[in-house]
Amino acid sequence: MKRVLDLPATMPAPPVLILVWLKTALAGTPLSLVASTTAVVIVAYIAALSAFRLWFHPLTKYPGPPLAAATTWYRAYFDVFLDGGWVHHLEYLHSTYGPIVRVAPNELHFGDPRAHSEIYGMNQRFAKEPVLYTSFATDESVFALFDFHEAMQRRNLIGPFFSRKAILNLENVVQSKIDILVSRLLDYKDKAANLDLAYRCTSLEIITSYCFAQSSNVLDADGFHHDILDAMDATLPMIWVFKHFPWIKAILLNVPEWMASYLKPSTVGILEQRRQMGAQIDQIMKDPSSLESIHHETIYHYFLTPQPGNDRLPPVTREWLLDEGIYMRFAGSDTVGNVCTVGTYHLLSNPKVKATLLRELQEAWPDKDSSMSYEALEKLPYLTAVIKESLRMASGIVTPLPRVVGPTDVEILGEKIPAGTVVAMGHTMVHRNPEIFHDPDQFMPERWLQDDAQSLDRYLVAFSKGPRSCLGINLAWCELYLIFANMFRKLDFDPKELSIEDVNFREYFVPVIKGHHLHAVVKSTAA
Ligand code: HEM
Repeated sequence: MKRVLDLPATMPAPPVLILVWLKTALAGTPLSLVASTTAVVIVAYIAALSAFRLWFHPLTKYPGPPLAAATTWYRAYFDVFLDGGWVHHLEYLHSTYGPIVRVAPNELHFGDPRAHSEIYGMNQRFAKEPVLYTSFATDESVFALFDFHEAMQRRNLIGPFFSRKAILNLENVVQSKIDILVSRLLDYKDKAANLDLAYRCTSLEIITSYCFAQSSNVLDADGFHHDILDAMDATLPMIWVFKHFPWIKAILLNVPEWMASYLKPSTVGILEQRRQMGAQIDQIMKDPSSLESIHHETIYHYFLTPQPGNDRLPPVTREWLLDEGIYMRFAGSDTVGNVCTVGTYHLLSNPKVKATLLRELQEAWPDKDSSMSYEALEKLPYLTAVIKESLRMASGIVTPLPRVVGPTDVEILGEKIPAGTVVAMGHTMVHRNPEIFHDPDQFMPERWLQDDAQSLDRYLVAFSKGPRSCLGINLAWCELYLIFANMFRKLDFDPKELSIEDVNFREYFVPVIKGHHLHAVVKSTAA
């Protein structure tokens, strides 16, 4: 993996300088002199590095805040200290500095939607940027593999498990969890249900069942408050801590579990998830024939069954399966849950849109007690438009996905970008661009039904694009169709009060809605 271009080869890192200094100075020199001289060396090093980054770095010609060009602490301030505030700041940066902004010493962020396909398109083979992708503590998962070719091998291995054919085979798994959601929500006739948590519980339960043929029992939790969701909420902000302070990650992941839970109590839930998943993996690795007794296929069937063309893959390890499992749970739960919350909020805020959706559903599905297949729902144009508009407003993953340009220089927006540069473009910059999506703040499914609507599809980037785009996209679409259709065909919602706060998010790779959640009193639809 080519290292990110940053330090000039002639500039050794500060620990090396300090060691050299100590070696020569320690012999008989007073400690105070060693300390003060060391401090001077460090300050001089930082000053020299900043000067290099500001005036001599290959990205010097690109505009941006000088502090961002000098140090990654600029970004850290928004990630860690403003608690997931980077994406909100990007809009300001692009309005101030234009379509290409230098957002870190070695990173450019793009604000013009045309750049998206140039960075993430089918023909690009850029590696994922290691600093971010090692911050999830799932280093062995397909998601965290930086190397393009290694990731492609892994995707080939589990791709068939998420193919459209496989999803259609297991559609009943998805539907059965949505049936539970609908019946649980009908308990909320007199009090308001937390729909944000309800959706997250549903998508978590679906992914747990689909991938591992197990239940997380989250849909049974009182008020949809479950320890696993609390653990996920507590873990997500750690991405930024791990990214900017990797030594904290090294400590927490390498000390015994009891100490990690003492140092950071919020890790308890995640450690518990790893334990549960580990027990299933141990059982399967000890006795692979136990897979035969599982009532439907799981990811383990695909990992443990040799596939043609994948004989060069390293042997399957416990750590690999564990990282993959933990990541799948994150990837498959909050992403879908959040799109459902955002879509529901906007439907409830726009009675005309909701009425149009209900009319279409009633016509296509006159007897709501009968079953309705995913394939039939896909043919409904207004429902499809509602889902696309929900994906646009929610944006899927909101943190810009960083890639390392290489192996040669490339052109993006007509500019020659040197190999080794980190480049990214956040989905919100595409989805909120007024030249593509007029009145971007308005929830308008109709925009997806106009004559030129097909040209909009390429700007719907919630699942990203190209070879490293979402591996679970078929499952996600299936869930979204079944959830929106069942919820709005079978249930009526009285939200009492709606506030934009219900969908305001902080950004921890995925959007997380903090504070007040979307609530509604729920009853059955009349017919
Ligand atoms: C609305 C729902 C979803 C959205 C918006 C979404 C979005 C995305 C995006 C934008 C990426 C690219 C991440 C990156 O480049 O770092 C991604 C990757 C991925 N997603 Fe999803 N996702 C969704 C649901 C799911 C589901 C249900 C699964 C099933 C397990 C899943 C599994 C994955 C995996 C394994 C990757 C990594 C692919 C790779 O790195 O090559 N996603 N997703």
